Amino acid sequence: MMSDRVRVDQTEQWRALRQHHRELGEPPLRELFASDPDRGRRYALEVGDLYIDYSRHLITDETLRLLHALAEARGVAELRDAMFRGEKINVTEGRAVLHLALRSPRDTRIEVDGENVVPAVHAVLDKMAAFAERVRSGEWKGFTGKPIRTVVNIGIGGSDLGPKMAYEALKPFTDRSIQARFVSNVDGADLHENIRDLDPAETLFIVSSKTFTTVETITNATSARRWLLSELGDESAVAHHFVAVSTNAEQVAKFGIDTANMFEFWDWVGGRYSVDSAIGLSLMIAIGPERFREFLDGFHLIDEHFRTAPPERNVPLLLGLLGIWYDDFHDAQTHAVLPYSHYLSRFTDYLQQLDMESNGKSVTREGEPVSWETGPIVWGTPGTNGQHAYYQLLHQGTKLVPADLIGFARPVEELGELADQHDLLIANLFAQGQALAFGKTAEEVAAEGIPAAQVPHRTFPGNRPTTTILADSLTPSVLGQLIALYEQKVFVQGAIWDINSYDQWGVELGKALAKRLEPQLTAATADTSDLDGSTAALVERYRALRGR
Ligand SMILES: O=P(O)(O)OC[C@H]1O[C@H](O)[C@H](O)[C@@H](O)[C@@H]1O
Repeated sequence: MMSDRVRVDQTEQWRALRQHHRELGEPPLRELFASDPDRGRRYALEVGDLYIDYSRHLITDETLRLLHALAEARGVAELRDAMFRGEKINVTEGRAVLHLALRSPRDTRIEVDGENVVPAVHAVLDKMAAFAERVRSGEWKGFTGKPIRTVVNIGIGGSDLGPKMAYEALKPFTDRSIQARFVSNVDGADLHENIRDLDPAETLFIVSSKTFTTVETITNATSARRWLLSELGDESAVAHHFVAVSTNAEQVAKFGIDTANMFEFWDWVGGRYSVDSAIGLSLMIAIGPERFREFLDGFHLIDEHFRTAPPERNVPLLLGLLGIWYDDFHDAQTHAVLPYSHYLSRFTDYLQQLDMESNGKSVTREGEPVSWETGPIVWGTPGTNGQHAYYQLLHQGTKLVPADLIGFARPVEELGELADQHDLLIANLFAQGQALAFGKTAEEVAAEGIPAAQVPHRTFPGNRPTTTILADSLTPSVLGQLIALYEQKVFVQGAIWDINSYDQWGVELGKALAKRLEPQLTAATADTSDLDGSTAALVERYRALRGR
């Protein structure tokens, strides 16, 4: 599948990048811009509604040439094509990776084991649309005959973060008469705070779980059902107030949800890639089927771009390569995503799972330890808030933190007069990119009459790389484009690092240990002699605090 099996850090392309990094160091962005006045326009790309400025990176044409040579040598395009063909590139689980089929037009053909999966995708989308319309119109009634006013999605990880993020992002497109809420944490406080003011007769629970075995989700769903029954008092109420989204019909039935009210997806959709599957049902109810289709079309636009655009204009490829440049050659440990949009307040949380669960790996696809850096720590919160908190470190700290700055030209219409604040928001976005890149020299500081003793403290070294992503407005399609851009970026990086981006075995150990520990917390007599000293002491302290 890959063009060669040589370890990536042993390839001539990797060595050439090392050498290039040694020679280039951290080229001063001030000089790069001075010597190429056109750089700001030359190092910019457009795809769909997105304008991507990558001119403020510590790169030259030669850097890009070498990075693209690495991608070519590692067979990124071949692996991409294998993914699009439905081959089982998730090698450790023997699965295809086909979230891209979820957003394919009706007439596409994508086969898994000789079967075209696109008709099934559209059958589920149609079923979701019919259901969403019934809920939105009030035709779907609760047990006592009232229409639904609140939809509560119960899920965690990929069955929570996507719809929660997208619901926040697309709030202006939602039917404000129906609210969506999201419950994920096994801490009972999450469910409590989300249902305490609700009328069960007007509440619909969507139990979302790919496996339908995730302990948090099943626990919360069981508690939600108990609450509903204690209020409505009749077992037959459940069918009016609970639907499921899952790949596991058997477990759904076992839980007591009629599989007629189940919305299906498939094992070739990873949890963190599932917001555009039936996992998006709460979002579809909120924004309506047409807007949801626009959302999917946004993803599809990027998929097609990724599949067909030449390397030098291929945005996900470029973003993936830039990440590798910092991660592996500049020793950057983290990557900040800083959206200048309050509606994207959950976007970085979402990307944390997408990126860190995909590429937080340290063995290759063949199971050999890597000797290069893989996925970065992804973090960030919306601007301008972060500016008054941690940007200090971005500007003057000792760490290199490459960042994405994301903004939209047009404020949402319903802001009315508040839209006047938008220029100030965007001025901040642009200013931060400027300050991070070009800094402020000691001479410039001194020239302002700053006392000499303060000059070093008030100097900004600059040369902190950023990508700026600008779009007209945050529509469903634009959100889909943004998500797909990061999905495919993550793919590119996984392909180059030679890791499997589509499994997540690293989450299993903690789950298994928690299952074993729970009974030891409750029974004072439970034997703790099998535990390590630290855990045993914590368990004892906990029991004492709980009077057990
Ligand atoms: O959808 P579920 O099967 O309930 O899984 C929910 C989440 O939990 C797992 O532990 C994985 O780490 C995630 O990738 C997944 O999205």
